[in-house]
Amino acid sequence: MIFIVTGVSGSGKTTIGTLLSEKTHLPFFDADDFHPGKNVEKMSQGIPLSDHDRIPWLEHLAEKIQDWERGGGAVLACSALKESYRQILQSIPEIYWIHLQGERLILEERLKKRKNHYMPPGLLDSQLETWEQPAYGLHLDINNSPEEMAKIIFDYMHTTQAPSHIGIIGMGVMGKSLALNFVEKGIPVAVYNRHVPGKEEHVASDFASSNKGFPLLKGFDKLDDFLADIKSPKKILLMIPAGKSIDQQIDQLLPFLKEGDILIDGGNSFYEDSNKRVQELTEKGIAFLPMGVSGGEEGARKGPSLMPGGHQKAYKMLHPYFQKIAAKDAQGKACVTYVGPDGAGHFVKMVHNSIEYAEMQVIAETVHLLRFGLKLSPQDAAKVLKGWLSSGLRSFLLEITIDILETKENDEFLLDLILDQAKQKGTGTWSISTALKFQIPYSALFEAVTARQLSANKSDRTRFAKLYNHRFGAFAEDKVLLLDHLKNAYALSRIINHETGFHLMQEVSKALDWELNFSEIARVWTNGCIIRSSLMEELATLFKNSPSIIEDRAMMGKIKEWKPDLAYMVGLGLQHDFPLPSMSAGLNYLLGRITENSSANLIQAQRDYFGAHTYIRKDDPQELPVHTDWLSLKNKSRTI
Ligand SMILES: NC(=O)C1=CN([C@@H]2O[C@H](COP(=O)(O)OP(=O)(O)OC[C@H]3O[C@@H](n4cnc5c(N)ncnc54)[C@H](OP(=O)(O)O)[C@@H]3O)[C@@H](O)[C@H]2O)C=CC1
Ligand SMILES: O=C(CO)[C@H](O)[C@H](O)COP(=O)(O)O
Repeated sequence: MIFIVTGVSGSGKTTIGTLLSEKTHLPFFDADDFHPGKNVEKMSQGIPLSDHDRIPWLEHLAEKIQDWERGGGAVLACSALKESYRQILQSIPEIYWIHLQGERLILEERLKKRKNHYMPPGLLDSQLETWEQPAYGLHLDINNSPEEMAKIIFDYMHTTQAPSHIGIIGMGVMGKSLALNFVEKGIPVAVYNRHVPGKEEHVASDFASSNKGFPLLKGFDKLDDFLADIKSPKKILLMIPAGKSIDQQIDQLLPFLKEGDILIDGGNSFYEDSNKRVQELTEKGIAFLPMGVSGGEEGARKGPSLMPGGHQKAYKMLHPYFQKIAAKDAQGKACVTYVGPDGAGHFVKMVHNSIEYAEMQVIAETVHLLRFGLKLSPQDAAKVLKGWLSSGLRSFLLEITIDILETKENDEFLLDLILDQAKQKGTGTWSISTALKFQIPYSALFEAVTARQLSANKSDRTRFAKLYNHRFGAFAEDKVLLLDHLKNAYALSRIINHETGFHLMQEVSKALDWELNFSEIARVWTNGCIIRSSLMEELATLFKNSPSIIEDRAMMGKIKEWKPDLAYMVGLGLQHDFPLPSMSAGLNYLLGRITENSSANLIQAQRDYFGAHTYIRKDDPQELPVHTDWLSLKNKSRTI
């Protein structure tokens, strides 16, 4: 969206332009700042500029306008006195022309008060003579106050039906926050929510009316009005639950869409569903972008991590918008990258969530050990975690855990008032089924999902706890030493969780030919998302040089150093009746990955014994499957 505020010197272009820029959150530019030196010199000497002077400057501005439009828009203050000048500036189809007009006397008074400006008041007459009254745009009397003029401009925009650049369907937690994020970055957005009589009525229009401070936001209660407001090619972001609702919503939209329109599914859809949708919609000429979005409500509002995949050409069109709303990494680069074809964006988000599950579970196990093994109060446990935060273990999930441990309600810790039944929406389970499908070990992350399932049956747990007289045992060991072991155990569990998730992505990427870029994936996860951490920052660099976490030299050093701590804490915790599903599974996974001579030879022998499933001999260079008649060989062995 481009606004050009025109008018002669002293009409208040900068004041109105700056105010518009503040209200729309679009950047402000003053055309005078783009004059070449020779023009500035002429004007300072009181010599009026000729068309010969102005045309290259206007042509340069016209190119800039195209760049700004691609980047989401801008407000430009430019005298644009003649129609021919304005025609040069009209380098894109839609421009909001705001023409400021006032009496000569007022203009002269204003110019006299100006300091540090190279335009002497004597040039006013020449400007007024040159001014050609445009027959379009909004003409504003400069006698109005700037605030009044801004209001008139926004009313005008709504009545002239300025098209929105993006449409968002689903005004739940994420849809609302993303909509405000877009408009705050100067991108006009139309929002829509389904109508459920008596239950969900006027959700989108109420949301827009309750956010009057964002003039680029428009709410619609009818799907056709909403769609009519979005400029072509239409870019529509779905922020609704995964599954059937996505297919139903797409079916409702299809009759209104044209070839080249773009649909983005920003929810947590299963990537195999997204694979199919990309194919089906491509056949219909609609570009489909399955996009992982992470960061929760706050991330969506202030800067999420975005993982789009699917139609790459459509992604390129959306990149300037995504770049504006995404979180920024430590180098200031937006946390968004084109992940890969088909449902790759949703696949990567699914793995993100399974790492999220495991990270949450490991923290929960750690806090349990701190509180009931080491007998620390929630505040003291929080103090320990704060120390870890500042000594190399920074992570968003650890930060919020500290806040949770410090939160009281009427003298009671809120945490202790929360029922211990963890819910889940599906991404964890889908990760497990994917790992099983591709035969990739996923134990620590699998256990995080199982732990939530175990937690669900509170009544059984309560009964069985009584039957078994279960209680946590307190640790008798030295607290300082235990805290050291526990910190290292936690640090290693984190590494294992990430190794597991990235390993799955590496194997699936190979199998599906997706060519995922792991350094980029880690980079877009360094900010905005739930699993952002100092470790993720290390991984963004690590994957530039190492094929995997487990083979990286620096990581190997840490893994070797902290392995005894994890083994010690898991052993101690289990002996004292603490369930530690993710920590212990993580350790087992690690040991399984680094064991050369595993016990799997016995499994093969058993399979062959009872089912003639065959096995491969170590001493056969050709590795051919063989079967043994175990009983007859055993009987023969006896006689030897
Ligand atoms: N919350 C989070 O932290 C994150 C969520 N996500 C994902 O984003 C998506 C949206 O999540 P969130 O905003 O939290 O969910 P909410 O439950 O807050 O909102 C869901 C929205 O979808 C609408 N909706 C529900 N069913 C349908 C349907 N059948 N057809 C059309 N619209 C429907 C709801 O409308 P109504 O008000 O009428 O019910 C509501 O506007 C989900 O896929 C979620 O997994 C992704 C990242 C983080
Ligand atoms: O996608 C998210 C964050 O990135 C969701 O907030 C998170 O996955 C919640 O999932 P669940 O309800 O299964 O715990």
